[in-house]
Amino acid sequence: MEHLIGKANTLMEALPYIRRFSGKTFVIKYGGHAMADERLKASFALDVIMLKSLGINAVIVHGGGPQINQTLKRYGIESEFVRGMRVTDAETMSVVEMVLVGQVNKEVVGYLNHHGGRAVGLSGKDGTLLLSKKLLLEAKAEDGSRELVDIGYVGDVVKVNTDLIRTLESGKYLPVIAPVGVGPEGESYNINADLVAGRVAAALNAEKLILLTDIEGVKDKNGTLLGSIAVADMHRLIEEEAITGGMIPKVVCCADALNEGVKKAHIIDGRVEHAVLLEIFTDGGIGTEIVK
Ligand SMILES: Nc1ncnc2c1ncn2[C@@H]1O[C@H](COP(=O)(O)OP(=O)(O)O)[C@@H](O)[C@H]1O
Ligand SMILES: CC(=O)N[C@@H](CCC(=O)OP(=O)(O)O)C(=O)O
Repeated sequence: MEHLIGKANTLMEALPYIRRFSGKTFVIKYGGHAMADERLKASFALDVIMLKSLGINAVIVHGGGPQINQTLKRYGIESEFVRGMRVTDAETMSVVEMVLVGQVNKEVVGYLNHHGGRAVGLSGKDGTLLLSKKLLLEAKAEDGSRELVDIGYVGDVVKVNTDLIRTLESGKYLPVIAPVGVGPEGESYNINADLVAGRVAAALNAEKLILLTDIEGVKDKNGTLLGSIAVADMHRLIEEEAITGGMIPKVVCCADALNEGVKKAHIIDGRVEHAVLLEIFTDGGIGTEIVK
């Protein structure tokens, strides 16, 4: 914690934030890269438990892209991405569900509880938490026109069962959500975890959406970190291909969440110890804020 104490406000200075945020909901997307080592896992767990103890309703949505890659590789299954989304056939879908729900979700719940939390792991199928539908991805065709691309069992969230989340919260439990959705026929969908976090934040009318990733924040073409980006500039940065790959769903879901009433959206570096507390309890925060 020395690292944090050096940079953060004293407890007295943090009091206004604590008063402002107590009782509010923060949705935190915990990316697969931010789970890189034991030190980071412990620091994340302590941050989240601290938020809960201050009366903040933290809801965790985790990723697990690198963990899925590892398992697919072991099985000799190739995988490709379009605009940051994994093309998911039936075989890939079963590996995705096994890794996200069976492995990563239980691991995250395990270390949150080991550090004193009351985490409960859920996939989008539990209590139909994430009712979903197939996502058709808008992408640029070779001739420059826009086309809708079918990338298999990749979904978008249609409805979030907020009652289930509120019920857990009222019992002081901490929901930890794996980004696997369920369709009307009971079929599974692989959903980008940033997208799930944005939809969950909007459904809960959250105060903050925080995406933890593996880079300092959003950068421009020269590699300069942008402290904030307006939604209009974000579209330009995507057009100019300054924002590419996995950063596209992040910025887009932040913008969508803001449009749907979430108060603030941040993309921060999950490789930094206590990144969550640094964002919330320091005046300037860290990383990139997406603003309307
Ligand atoms: N403009 C940009 N600023 C920062 N990172 C970017 C940008 N455009 C693309 N990226 C890439 O997006 C990556 C983060 O997306 P991704 O790997 O999907 O993260 P996560 O696993 O945390 O969801 C960064 O590591 C970086 O390589
Ligand atoms: C459709 C899609 O791309 N789903 C993601 C789900 C996991 C995820 O989003 O994990 P990170 O946040 O760690 O990248 C995937 O298959 O990798």
